[in-house]
Amino acid sequence: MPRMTPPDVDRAAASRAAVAARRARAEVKRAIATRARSPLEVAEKAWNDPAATAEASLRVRELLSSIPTLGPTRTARIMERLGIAESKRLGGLGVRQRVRLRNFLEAREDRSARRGNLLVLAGPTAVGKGTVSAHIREYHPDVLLSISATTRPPRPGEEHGRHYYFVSDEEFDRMLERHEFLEWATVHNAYRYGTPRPPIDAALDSGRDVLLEIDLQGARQVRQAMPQAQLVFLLPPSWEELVRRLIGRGTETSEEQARRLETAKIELAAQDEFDYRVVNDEVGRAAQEVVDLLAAPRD
Ligand SMILES: Nc1ncnc2c1ncn2[C@@H]1O[C@H](COP(=O)(O)OP(=O)(O)OP(=O)(O)O)[C@@H](O)[C@H]1O
Ligand SMILES: Nc1nc2c(ncn2[C@@H]2O[C@H](COP(=O)(O)O)[C@@H](O)[C@H]2O)c(=O)[nH]1
Repeated sequence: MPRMTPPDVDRAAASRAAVAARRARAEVKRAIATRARSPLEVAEKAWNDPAATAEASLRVRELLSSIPTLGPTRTARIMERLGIAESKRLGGLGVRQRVRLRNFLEAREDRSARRGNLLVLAGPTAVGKGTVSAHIREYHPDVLLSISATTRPPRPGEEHGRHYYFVSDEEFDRMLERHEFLEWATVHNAYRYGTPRPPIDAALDSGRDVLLEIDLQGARQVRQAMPQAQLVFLLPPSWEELVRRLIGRGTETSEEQARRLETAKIELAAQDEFDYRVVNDEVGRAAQEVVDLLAAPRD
Protein backbone atom coordinates (compact mmCIF):
# COMPACT_ATOMS: atom_id res chain seq x y z
CA MET A 1 0.00 0.00 0.00
CA PRO A 2 1.46 3.46 -0.98
CA ARG A 3 2.45 5.62 1.96
CA MET A 4 0.52 8.92 2.40
CA THR A 5 2.68 12.06 2.37
CA PRO A 6 1.80 14.99 4.71
CA PRO A 7 -0.11 16.97 1.96
CA ASP A 8 -2.11 13.79 1.19
CA VAL A 9 -2.98 13.44 4.89
CA ASP A 10 -4.11 17.10 4.98
CA ARG A 11 -6.26 16.65 1.88
CA ALA A 12 -7.91 13.48 3.24
CA ALA A 13 -8.68 15.17 6.57
CA ALA A 14 -10.08 18.22 4.76
CA SER A 15 -12.26 16.05 2.57
CA ARG A 16 -13.58 14.11 5.63
CA ALA A 17 -14.32 17.44 7.35
CA ALA A 18 -16.13 18.71 4.25
CA VAL A 19 -18.29 15.57 4.11
CA ALA A 20 -19.11 15.90 7.83
CA ALA A 21 -20.01 19.59 7.38
CA ARG A 22 -22.29 18.77 4.41
CA ARG A 23 -24.02 16.07 6.50
CA ALA A 24 -24.48 18.50 9.42
CA ARG A 25 -26.00 21.12 7.10
CA ALA A 26 -28.32 18.49 5.58
CA GLU A 27 -29.41 17.63 9.12
CA VAL A 28 -30.23 21.28 9.87
CA LYS A 29 -32.21 21.56 6.62
CA ARG A 30 -34.13 18.38 7.43
CA ALA A 31 -34.97 19.74 10.90
CA ILE A 32 -36.38 22.94 9.35
CA ALA A 33 -38.32 21.01 6.69
CA THR A 34 -39.94 18.76 9.30
CA ARG A 35 -40.58 21.78 11.57
CA ALA A 36 -38.40 20.24 14.30
CA ARG A 37 -36.42 23.52 14.36
CA SER A 38 -37.60 26.99 13.40
CA PRO A 39 -35.55 28.85 10.76
CA LEU A 40 -35.29 31.82 13.15
CA GLU A 41 -33.77 29.62 15.86
CA VAL A 42 -31.24 28.23 13.34
CA ALA A 43 -30.27 31.75 12.24
CA GLU A 44 -29.91 32.98 15.83
CA LYS A 45 -27.68 30.00 16.65
CA ALA A 46 -25.48 30.74 13.64
CA TRP A 47 -25.03 34.33 14.82
CA ASN A 48 -24.68 33.77 18.57
CA ASP A 49 -22.93 30.42 19.09
CA PRO A 50 -19.29 30.21 17.87
CA ALA A 51 -19.49 26.38 17.96
CA ALA A 52 -22.50 26.29 15.59
CA THR A 53 -20.50 25.73 12.40
CA ALA A 54 -23.26 23.77 10.61
CA GLU A 55 -25.69 26.65 11.11
CA ALA A 56 -23.13 29.36 10.27
CA SER A 57 -22.07 27.64 7.03
CA LEU A 58 -25.68 27.11 5.88
CA ARG A 59 -26.51 29.29 2.88
CA VAL A 60 -29.44 31.69 3.38
CA ARG A 61 -30.93 30.20 0.21
CA GLU A 62 -30.82 26.72 1.82
CA LEU A 63 -32.35 28.00 5.05
CA LEU A 64 -35.27 29.66 3.25
CA SER A 65 -35.93 26.92 0.72
CA SER A 66 -36.08 24.34 3.54
CA ILE A 67 -39.20 26.10 4.89
CA PRO A 68 -42.06 23.87 3.72
CA THR A 69 -44.17 26.64 2.12
CA LEU A 70 -41.30 28.34 0.24
CA GLY A 71 -40.22 27.03 -3.16
CA PRO A 72 -37.09 28.18 -5.06
CA THR A 73 -38.90 31.02 -6.88
CA ARG A 74 -40.31 32.58 -3.72
CA THR A 75 -36.95 32.06 -1.98
CA ALA A 76 -35.15 33.96 -4.77
CA ARG A 77 -37.72 36.77 -4.61
CA ILE A 78 -37.40 37.08 -0.82
CA MET A 79 -33.60 37.13 -0.97
CA GLU A 80 -33.69 39.85 -3.56
CA ARG A 81 -36.05 41.87 -1.35
CA LEU A 82 -33.76 41.36 1.65
CA GLY A 83 -30.72 42.39 -0.38
CA ILE A 84 -28.88 39.10 0.25
CA ALA A 85 -26.79 37.54 -2.54
CA GLU A 86 -27.53 33.98 -3.71
CA SER A 87 -24.27 32.54 -2.33
CA LYS A 88 -24.33 34.16 1.13
CA ARG A 89 -23.97 31.93 4.18
CA LEU A 90 -25.71 32.76 7.47
CA GLY A 91 -22.42 33.36 9.22
CA GLY A 92 -21.24 35.73 6.48
CA LEU A 93 -24.15 38.18 6.66
CA GLY A 94 -23.54 41.81 7.49
CA VAL A 95 -25.32 43.50 10.40
CA ARG A 96 -28.05 45.08 8.26
CA GLN A 97 -28.66 41.84 6.37
CA ARG A 98 -29.01 40.00 9.70
CA VAL A 99 -31.57 42.55 10.92
CA ARG A 100 -33.59 42.26 7.71
CA LEU A 101 -33.51 38.45 7.75
CA ARG A 102 -34.40 38.33 11.47
CA ASN A 103 -37.37 40.71 10.92
CA PHE A 104 -38.55 38.59 8.00
CA LEU A 105 -38.32 35.31 9.96
CA GLU A 106 -39.97 36.83 13.05
CA ALA A 107 -42.90 38.14 10.97
CA ARG A 108 -43.31 34.66 9.42
CA GLU A 109 -43.36 33.00 12.85
CA ASP A 110 -45.97 35.48 14.12
CA ARG A 111 -48.09 34.74 11.08
CA SER A 112 -47.82 30.97 11.31
CA ALA A 113 -48.64 31.04 15.04
CA ARG A 114 -51.93 32.75 14.17
CA ARG A 115 -54.67 30.75 12.46
CA GLY A 116 -56.52 32.66 9.77
CA ASN A 117 -60.09 33.87 10.16
CA LEU A 118 -62.95 32.62 8.01
CA LEU A 119 -65.66 35.05 6.94
CA VAL A 120 -68.81 34.15 5.01
CA LEU A 121 -70.34 36.93 2.92
CA ALA A 122 -73.94 36.22 1.96
CA GLY A 123 -76.91 38.31 0.92
CA PRO A 124 -79.64 38.55 -1.70
CA THR A 125 -79.01 38.37 -5.42
CA ALA A 126 -77.47 41.49 -6.98
CA VAL A 127 -76.80 43.17 -3.62
CA GLY A 128 -73.16 43.36 -4.74
CA LYS A 129 -71.46 40.36 -3.08
CA GLY A 130 -69.38 39.69 -6.19
CA THR A 131 -68.52 43.37 -6.62
CA VAL A 132 -67.47 43.79 -2.98
CA SER A 133 -65.46 40.52 -3.12
CA ALA A 134 -63.72 41.63 -6.34
CA HIS A 135 -62.76 44.88 -4.60
CA ILE A 136 -61.30 42.90 -1.69
CA ARG A 137 -59.41 40.61 -4.12
CA GLU A 138 -57.86 43.65 -5.78
CA TYR A 139 -57.00 45.75 -2.72
CA HIS A 140 -56.40 43.03 -0.12
CA PRO A 141 -54.61 40.20 -1.96
CA ASP A 142 -53.54 38.77 1.41
CA VAL A 143 -57.13 37.56 1.86
CA LEU A 144 -57.90 34.27 0.09
CA LEU A 145 -61.11 34.56 -1.89
CA SER A 146 -62.46 31.04 -2.19
CA ILE A 147 -63.23 29.92 -5.75
CA SER A 148 -66.42 27.86 -5.91
CA ALA A 149 -67.27 25.08 -8.30
CA THR A 150 -70.54 25.53 -10.17
CA THR A 151 -72.61 23.76 -12.79
CA ARG A 152 -73.78 27.16 -14.11
CA PRO A 153 -72.36 28.14 -17.51
CA PRO A 154 -69.92 31.08 -17.50
CA ARG A 155 -71.20 34.61 -18.15
CA PRO A 156 -69.33 36.72 -20.72
CA GLY A 157 -65.96 37.69 -19.22
CA GLU A 158 -65.98 35.02 -16.51
CA GLU A 159 -62.91 32.79 -16.41
CA HIS A 160 -62.57 29.18 -15.27
CA GLY A 161 -60.34 29.11 -12.18
CA ARG A 162 -60.69 32.84 -11.49
CA HIS A 163 -64.42 33.49 -10.99
CA TYR A 164 -65.54 29.87 -10.65
CA TYR A 165 -64.52 26.34 -11.56
CA PHE A 166 -67.15 25.70 -14.22
CA VAL A 167 -67.84 21.96 -14.05
CA SER A 168 -70.31 19.53 -15.57
CA ASP A 169 -73.03 17.85 -13.49
CA GLU A 170 -70.99 14.63 -13.64
CA GLU A 171 -67.84 16.34 -12.32
CA PHE A 172 -69.84 18.02 -9.54
CA ASP A 173 -71.22 14.55 -8.59
CA ARG A 174 -67.66 13.18 -8.51
CA MET A 175 -66.54 16.04 -6.24
CA LEU A 176 -69.46 15.29 -3.93
CA GLU A 177 -68.56 11.58 -3.81
CA ARG A 178 -64.98 12.49 -2.92
CA HIS A 179 -66.29 14.76 -0.08
CA GLU A 180 -64.39 17.70 -1.54
CA PHE A 181 -66.86 20.40 -0.46
CA LEU A 182 -67.03 22.33 2.78
CA GLU A 183 -70.63 23.14 1.78
CA TRP A 184 -72.73 23.04 -1.35
CA ALA A 185 -76.25 23.99 -2.45
CA THR A 186 -78.61 24.26 -5.38
CA VAL A 187 -79.10 28.02 -5.62
CA HIS A 188 -82.21 29.78 -7.03
CA ASN A 189 -83.56 26.28 -7.80
CA ALA A 190 -81.24 26.25 -10.76
CA TYR A 191 -77.56 25.33 -10.63
CA ARG A 192 -75.33 23.68 -8.01
CA TYR A 193 -72.51 25.60 -6.30
CA GLY A 194 -69.93 24.25 -3.81
CA THR A 195 -66.92 25.46 -1.83
CA PRO A 196 -63.82 23.25 -2.27
CA ARG A 197 -62.47 22.58 1.23
CA PRO A 198 -58.71 21.81 0.85
CA PRO A 199 -57.58 25.35 -0.18
CA ILE A 200 -59.49 26.79 2.77
CA ASP A 201 -57.92 24.50 5.35
CA ALA A 202 -54.45 25.15 3.90
CA ALA A 203 -54.93 28.93 3.99
CA LEU A 204 -56.32 29.01 7.53
CA ASP A 205 -53.50 26.74 8.75
CA SER A 206 -50.91 29.10 7.27
CA GLY A 207 -52.51 32.09 9.03
CA ARG A 208 -54.25 33.50 5.94
CA ASP A 209 -57.76 34.96 6.25
CA VAL A 210 -60.40 33.46 3.95
CA LEU A 211 -63.54 34.97 2.45
CA LEU A 212 -66.42 32.85 1.12
CA GLU A 213 -69.06 34.51 -1.05
CA ILE A 214 -71.95 32.06 -0.91
CA ASP A 215 -75.73 31.81 -0.48
CA LEU A 216 -77.81 31.47 2.69
CA GLN A 217 -78.00 27.65 2.58
CA GLY A 218 -74.21 27.48 2.29
CA ALA A 219 -73.73 29.99 5.13
CA ARG A 220 -75.84 27.80 7.40
CA GLN A 221 -73.76 24.72 6.53
CA VAL A 222 -70.50 26.58 7.23
CA ARG A 223 -71.87 27.65 10.62
CA GLN A 224 -72.41 23.95 11.44
CA ALA A 225 -69.08 22.74 10.07
CA MET A 226 -66.90 25.63 11.31
CA PRO A 227 -68.61 27.48 14.18
CA GLN A 228 -65.67 29.88 14.45
CA ALA A 229 -66.60 31.43 11.06
CA GLN A 230 -68.03 34.96 11.07
CA LEU A 231 -71.24 35.32 9.08
CA VAL A 232 -71.82 38.68 7.40
CA PHE A 233 -75.03 39.61 5.60
CA LEU A 234 -74.74 42.21 2.86
CA LEU A 235 -77.80 44.46 2.57
CA PRO A 236 -78.94 46.77 -0.22
CA PRO A 237 -79.76 50.39 0.68
CA SER A 238 -83.39 49.55 -0.30
CA TRP A 239 -85.46 46.88 -2.05
CA GLU A 240 -85.93 49.21 -5.04
CA GLU A 241 -82.15 49.62 -5.38
CA LEU A 242 -81.73 45.83 -5.26
CA VAL A 243 -84.18 45.37 -8.13
CA ARG A 244 -82.44 48.19 -10.01
CA ARG A 245 -79.05 46.46 -9.60
CA LEU A 246 -80.39 43.10 -10.73
CA ILE A 247 -82.09 44.52 -13.82
CA GLY A 248 -79.18 46.89 -14.47
CA ARG A 249 -76.68 44.01 -14.43
CA GLY A 250 -78.61 42.51 -17.32
CA THR A 251 -77.15 39.01 -17.03
CA GLU A 252 -80.41 37.13 -16.35
CA THR A 253 -83.60 36.67 -18.33
CA SER A 254 -86.70 38.30 -16.80
CA GLU A 255 -87.86 34.81 -15.76
CA GLU A 256 -84.54 34.18 -13.96
CA GLN A 257 -84.69 37.67 -12.40
CA ALA A 258 -88.14 36.91 -10.97
CA ARG A 259 -86.86 33.58 -9.57
CA ARG A 260 -83.87 35.32 -7.96
CA LEU A 261 -86.07 38.02 -6.40
CA GLU A 262 -88.22 35.29 -4.82
CA THR A 263 -85.08 33.77 -3.23
CA ALA A 264 -84.01 37.30 -2.19
CA LYS A 265 -87.15 37.73 -0.07
CA ILE A 266 -86.38 34.46 1.77
CA GLU A 267 -82.74 35.49 2.27
CA LEU A 268 -83.61 38.97 3.58
CA ALA A 269 -85.97 37.38 6.10
CA ALA A 270 -83.03 35.35 7.48
CA GLN A 271 -80.62 38.29 8.06
CA ASP A 272 -80.93 38.05 11.86
CA GLU A 273 -79.15 34.66 11.77
CA PHE A 274 -75.95 36.50 10.83
CA ASP A 275 -73.30 37.90 13.17
CA TYR A 276 -73.02 41.22 11.31
CA ARG A 277 -74.93 43.22 8.71
CA VAL A 278 -73.17 45.53 6.25
CA VAL A 279 -75.04 47.89 3.91
CA ASN A 280 -73.55 47.99 0.42
CA ASP A 281 -74.21 51.65 -0.26
CA GLU A 282 -70.72 52.29 -1.63
CA VAL A 283 -68.46 49.45 -2.73
CA GLY A 284 -65.14 50.63 -1.23
CA ARG A 285 -66.70 51.51 2.12
CA ALA A 286 -68.62 48.21 2.38
CA ALA A 287 -65.50 46.24 1.38
CA GLN A 288 -63.46 48.01 4.07
CA GLU A 289 -66.08 47.15 6.69
CA VAL A 290 -65.88 43.48 5.68
CA VAL A 291 -62.05 43.50 5.76
CA ASP A 292 -62.08 45.13 9.21
CA LEU A 293 -64.34 42.35 10.51
CA LEU A 294 -62.08 39.73 8.93
CA ALA A 295 -58.98 41.15 10.58
CA ALA A 296 -60.57 41.58 14.00
CA PRO A 297 -59.45 38.97 16.55
CA ARG A 298 -62.21 36.50 17.49
CA ASP A 299 -62.99 35.59 21.06
N1 LIG B 1 -72.50 49.78 -4.04
C1 LIG B 1 -73.03 49.66 -5.25
N2 LIG B 1 -73.62 50.71 -5.84
C2 LIG B 1 -74.16 50.61 -7.07
N3 LIG B 1 -74.14 49.48 -7.82
C3 LIG B 1 -73.57 48.40 -7.27
C4 LIG B 1 -72.99 48.42 -5.97
N4 LIG B 1 -72.48 47.19 -5.71
C5 LIG B 1 -72.75 46.43 -6.80
N5 LIG B 1 -73.39 47.15 -7.74
C6 LIG B 1 -73.88 46.67 -9.04
O1 LIG B 1 -74.95 45.78 -8.77
C7 LIG B 1 -74.96 44.72 -9.72
C8 LIG B 1 -74.98 43.39 -8.98
O2 LIG B 1 -73.74 43.22 -8.32
P1 LIG B 1 -73.08 41.77 -8.12
O3 LIG B 1 -73.12 41.02 -9.41
O4 LIG B 1 -71.78 41.99 -7.49
O5 LIG B 1 -74.12 41.14 -7.10
P2 LIG B 1 -74.12 39.71 -6.36
O6 LIG B 1 -74.62 39.94 -5.00
O7 LIG B 1 -72.81 39.06 -6.51
O8 LIG B 1 -75.20 38.96 -7.22
P3 LIG B 1 -75.54 37.38 -7.36
O9 LIG B 1 -75.79 36.84 -6.03
O10 LIG B 1 -76.77 37.40 -8.22
O11 LIG B 1 -74.38 36.76 -8.06
C9 LIG B 1 -73.76 44.90 -10.60
O12 LIG B 1 -74.16 45.51 -11.81
C10 LIG B 1 -72.87 45.84 -9.80
O13 LIG B 1 -72.06 46.63 -10.62
N1 LIG C 1 -73.84 27.72 -1.29
C1 LIG C 1 -73.06 28.29 -2.19
N2 LIG C 1 -73.48 29.37 -2.86
C2 LIG C 1 -72.63 29.92 -3.74
C3 LIG C 1 -71.35 29.42 -3.97
N3 LIG C 1 -70.75 30.19 -4.91
C4 LIG C 1 -71.61 31.15 -5.22
N4 LIG C 1 -72.74 31.01 -4.53
C5 LIG C 1 -73.96 31.84 -4.56
O1 LIG C 1 -74.73 31.52 -5.68
C6 LIG C 1 -75.52 32.66 -6.03
C7 LIG C 1 -75.55 32.87 -7.51
O2 LIG C 1 -74.29 33.21 -7.95
P1 LIG C 1 -74.07 33.66 -9.48
O3 LIG C 1 -72.58 33.82 -9.64
O4 LIG C 1 -74.65 32.59 -10.35
O5 LIG C 1 -74.83 34.97 -9.66
C8 LIG C 1 -74.97 33.84 -5.25
O6 LIG C 1 -75.83 34.08 -4.15
C9 LIG C 1 -73.65 33.31 -4.75
O7 LIG C 1 -73.27 33.91 -3.54
C10 LIG C 1 -70.93 28.28 -3.23
O8 LIG C 1 -69.82 27.75 -3.37
N5 LIG C 1 -71.82 27.75 -2.37
